[in-house]
Amino acid sequence: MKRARSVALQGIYRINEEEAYSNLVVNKLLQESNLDKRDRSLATQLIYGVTRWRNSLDWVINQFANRKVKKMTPWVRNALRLGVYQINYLDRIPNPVACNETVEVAKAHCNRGAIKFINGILRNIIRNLAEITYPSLEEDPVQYIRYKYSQPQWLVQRWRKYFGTEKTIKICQTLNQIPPMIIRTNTLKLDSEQLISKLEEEGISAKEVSQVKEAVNLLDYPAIASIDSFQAGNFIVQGLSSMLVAHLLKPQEDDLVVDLCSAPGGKTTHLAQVMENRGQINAVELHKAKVNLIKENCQRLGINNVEFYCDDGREISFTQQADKILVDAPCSGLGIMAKKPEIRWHKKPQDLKELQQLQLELLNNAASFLKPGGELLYTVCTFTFEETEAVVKKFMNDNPDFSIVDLKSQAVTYGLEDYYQTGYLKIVPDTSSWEGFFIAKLTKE
Ligand SMILES: C[S@@+](CC[C@H](N)C(=O)[O-])C[C@H]1O[C@@H](n2cnc3c(N)ncnc32)[C@H](O)[C@@H]1O
Repeated sequence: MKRARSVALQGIYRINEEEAYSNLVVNKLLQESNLDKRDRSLATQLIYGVTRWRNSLDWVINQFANRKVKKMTPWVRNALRLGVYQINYLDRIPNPVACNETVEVAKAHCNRGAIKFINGILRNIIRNLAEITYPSLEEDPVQYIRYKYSQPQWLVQRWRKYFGTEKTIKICQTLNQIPPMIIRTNTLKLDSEQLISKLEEEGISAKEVSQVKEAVNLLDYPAIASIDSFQAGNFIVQGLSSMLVAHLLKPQEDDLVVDLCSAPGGKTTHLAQVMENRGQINAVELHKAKVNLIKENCQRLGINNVEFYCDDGREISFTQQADKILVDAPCSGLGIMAKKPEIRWHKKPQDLKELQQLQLELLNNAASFLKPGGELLYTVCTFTFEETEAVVKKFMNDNPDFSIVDLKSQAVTYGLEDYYQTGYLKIVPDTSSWEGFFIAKLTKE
């Protein structure tokens, strides 16, 4: 178990101090560390848990330390976060064990004085657990939500402005839940029922998801890449909201489709499934290494109607006009914070304007090679006004030959009526099954 905490401390340090991505850090550290199943699971839980609850942990530490978390050296503050997370959130770990083991792994990174400091604060917190208080909801709702639900102040302020206090708390609660592991069946090979049987034969329990027919929920599973069915191309990991995209764009079997922001290919491969591996998809991606991820996914899933383009979606042009275009643009990603908890700490309010500019440039370029009568789907896995409605409004102003295709009936089909807004779908993550997402469908007259 000591090695699990040592791996976790390194992961937490990289995410908090070097702005690394949680999923990449976890994958890399687990690959390098050779931990057994129990330790892998503990290290993963510690890394995601500390990342998710960072503000709440810092709030507690600040009540007991004579120096603010911000002023501590990076290894000290992250070791303290690791210790307090186990004490406050993991009932199965006895508090003295949480303290001793954290101090032990911190020794690799901290001097004797710092170790004494960490040990003293953790013991003090354990002795005074009942004394921990949070700001008052009535007197200062922003600070209460910020520290109780571990979100940055700017997000709490903006969510309260748009949604009010009650809904903001619901959003925070949803985004702090551990998300279910949802996979998409490769319907070119089998259906969900057959996939579930195959997984059961491999000792993995899984169940159907009522909202989307190809979605399956893995209940108890090892590392995804080690599952035989994964290697055989029977499924790909994909969230439920992302699965709406191919169904809403609905390409025909002989269509020419352009996916302008394709990597790692989750939606490209779904479009290929809907097209029965026929027609043609031009998959565009800016980064070369990421183009390889799309290729690997297509190969594994047995998809061969995709042409790959390593290019800038703001500039690329095609001689043949497309029937359908998907612009699944880079975005703030706030809707998928449950899966990637570090997003809340890494994204800043000033990023939104820049992202909006990029999203508009991608859409404007897409407009130039869409057939008259063709359809363009704009999607982002976030729910900020700047990246959703504002982008569509600005785009429509600049492109008067485009109109919105109403998604009301699709909203009803998927039980998403509450998230239907004047033509498009804006899924605010206030329930656990759908990630936060925005989808608008536009057509060229
Ligand atoms: C939201 S992700 C796409 C996810 C993908 N559609 C899927 O379902 O797997 C956005 C992608 O756009 C890429 N990207 C960023 N800027 C781009 C640009 N100017 N042109 C093309 N791709 C870009 C990013 O590298 C990233 O892979």
